[in-house]
Amino acid sequence: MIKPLVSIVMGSKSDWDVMRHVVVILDEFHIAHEAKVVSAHRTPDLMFQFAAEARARGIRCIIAGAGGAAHLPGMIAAKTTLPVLGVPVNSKHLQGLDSLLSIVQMPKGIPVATFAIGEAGAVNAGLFAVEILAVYDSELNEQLNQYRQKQAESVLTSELPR
Ligand SMILES: Nc1c(C(=O)O)ncn1[C@@H]1O[C@H](COP(=O)(O)O)[C@@H](O)[C@H]1O
Repeated sequence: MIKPLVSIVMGSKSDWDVMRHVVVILDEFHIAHEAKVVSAHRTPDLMFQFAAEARARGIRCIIAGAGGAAHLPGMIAAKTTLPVLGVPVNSKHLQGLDSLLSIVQMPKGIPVATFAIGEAGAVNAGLFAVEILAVYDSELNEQLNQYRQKQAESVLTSELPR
């Protein structure tokens, strides 16, 4: 089996509807990845073990999505020096503002790169992971340039309804 380079974790299965957008991006760039549910407060021992062992398993960066009191990305970041990319998942009562603030407001010393709430954040976290991997990979960088080119073309050829 191919070893995953990017690990996608989420606090609950209910986050999948947002986090599946990360998978779409990584598939598009043919990046080996894994996706699993790990929770800082529901499965703290598993979360510790996962974060502590990720680097030795060959993981290059971790994308962590969570909603509400979203301490998962910060807690994972506390146990690894791999880059942690946090995706705030939309929450039932505060529309993800609670998730965003929980992830973005890390006190100094342990960084978490924080993305937008919901699908856009998941897509951008996936693209950012590709960018991390492309720093020393010119072929992957070329794929990123093509992705942007396609995006620009779809804007330039878009027609508004009359
Ligand atoms: N924020 C966290 C963490 C964590 O930070 O460890 N674990 C679960 N959750 C979040 O709880 C929300 C509701 O979960 P359920 O739908 O399972 O009740 C999810 O958005 C999840 O990310």
